[in-house]
This record gives sequence, C-alpha cells and structure tokens, in this order.
Amino acid sequence: MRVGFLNVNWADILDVFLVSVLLYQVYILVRGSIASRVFLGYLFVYVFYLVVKGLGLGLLTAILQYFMGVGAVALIVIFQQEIRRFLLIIGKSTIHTNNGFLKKILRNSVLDVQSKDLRDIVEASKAIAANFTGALIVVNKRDDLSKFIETGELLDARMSKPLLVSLFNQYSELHDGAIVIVDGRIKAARCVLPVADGVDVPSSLGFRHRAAMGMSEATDAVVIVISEQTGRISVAVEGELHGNIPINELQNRLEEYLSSDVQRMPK
Ligand SMILES: Nc1ncnc2c1ncn2[C@@H]1O[C@H](COP(=O)(O)OP(=O)(O)OP(=O)(O)O)[C@@H](O)[C@H]1O
Repeated sequence: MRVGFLNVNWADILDVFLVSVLLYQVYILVRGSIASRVFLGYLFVYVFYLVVKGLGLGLLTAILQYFMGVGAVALIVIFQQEIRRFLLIIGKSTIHTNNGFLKKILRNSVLDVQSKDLRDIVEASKAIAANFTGALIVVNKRDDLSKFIETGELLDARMSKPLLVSLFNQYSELHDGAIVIVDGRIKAARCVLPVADGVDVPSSLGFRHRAAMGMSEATDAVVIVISEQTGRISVAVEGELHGNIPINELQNRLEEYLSSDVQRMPK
C-alpha cells in the first residue's frame, strides 16, 4: 500500500502499533517518577545521535554510540523497579482476567471500583470523621500502586465499612499511614506515601494532607484524607487538594474523580 511517497505494508503497521504499545507502557510505568526524566534524557541523546549519524559526523557518532552502550546498562540498573513491575504485569495478566493486560492498555473507563464499594468508603469516612480520627485512603484508577502497597502491611481484604473504620481506630496497630484500595479490595494498610513539597503546597498543611497531595501527584489515584484535628474530609486528585467536602457530596465527587481520565504530564 502507498501512503504519499511511502511504501507501507502490514508488517510496518504492526511494527508501529507494537512500538507504540511498548512506549505507552514504559511511559505509564515511569511517569511521575524521577526515572521519567532519565528516560526523556536518554531519548534526547538517542535522537541527537540519529541526527549526528545522519549528518555523517563520524567522531561524534562514535562517541555517542559508546555513551549509549554504557547508558543502556545504566538504564537497566536505574529502571530495575519499573522493569520488574512491567514483567509482573505481563506475568500476572491474561486477556481473560479482570486485570487483563490488553484491557489495561485499551480501556477508557477507569471506574473499576463499584458503587457499593464507594458507599462503604463514604460510610466509613463519615464514621471516622465523626470520631475525629485521622485517615488516609488511596483508591486506584489505572496506575500500578504495587510499590506503595509494598511499603505497608499486605491485607488483600474484601471491602467493608467496619473493616475500614477499625483499621483507622487509634488502638489498631495498622492505623498509622495509608490504606490502599485496588479494584475494590483493601490491598494494604500502614502504607507510606510520597510527600508533596512543592512551592504550591501551603506551609500550614500537615504531613497527612501533604502525603495525600504527593500520592495524587505521583500517580492517578484518588486519595481521601480525614483530619484528626478538624474531622474534615478532603480529597486529593491530580496533585490538588479539594478541602472540606460535605459528606453528602463525597460519593458523587469520588465517582467524578475516579471516572475522569485526564492524561497528566510526567513530573
Ligand atoms: N508520607 C506519609 N505516608 C502515609 N501516612 C503519613 C505520611 N505522613 C504522615 N502520615 C500520617 O499522618 C499522620 C500525621 O499527620 P499530621 O498531624 O502531621 O498531618 P495533618 O495533615 O496535620 O493531619 P491532621 O489534620 O489529621 O492532624 C501520621 O501519624 C501518619 O499516620
């Protein structure tokens, strides 16, 4: 088939499709992390190398070629976490499971958490806020949250309001840190989240709220934060904190945030 002055065959189309899928997966894995900058830097050097090679600058081409060879090894070391997660996703997923690899790539709707689960989260938030207990609840969207789950105590429990409330009870050994919910299951408790420290973070904010902002900045997850001091419920999404949300609005707001599909720029 001819497209303009190009001769394109099915193998070319398949090739471009597979490379796009691969680059998209790499982007999903590294976005929001420091690794994304390294990845972009390496890509920039590679494009520069192609230009230099095209211009026939032999010496510079040889130097860049050597640099990229060493860089490839360095990339494997720098990206070891991401590579591990990538292989885990492939290993765990089949097209037939709910978490299918293709579904993760192709789906547009990201609202995996059911209304009943959201109701449990809202009811639990209401009870926790009424008792002036602090809480931090992370609800996943599309990003893989394994590296945050690994920092806490693995539970993989069915969603329930009583369980959520008791996990944050101040006498519970698991009350500190955050709970991470993935596809409607309580995956882990006592998780450590990244803390937001940018210039746009109000200095009056405590660490619970900063962690909520940091997590929603680093991933596409939606984070509910309940203040121990004021009993106020806030929700962090895409790095922004929406403060003091009335309990009767919480479910709608969560549904809205969890189903919106804004593509964030990598930090
Ligand atoms: N990086 C973090 N990851 C997970 N949880 C955190 C993190 N930082 C703080 N927390 C939680 O927040 C608690 C401390 O909250 P702190 O009082 O500093 O925050 P705050 O935003 O003022 O909240 P509050 O209004 O509830 O006091 C810790 O005991 C811990 O449970």
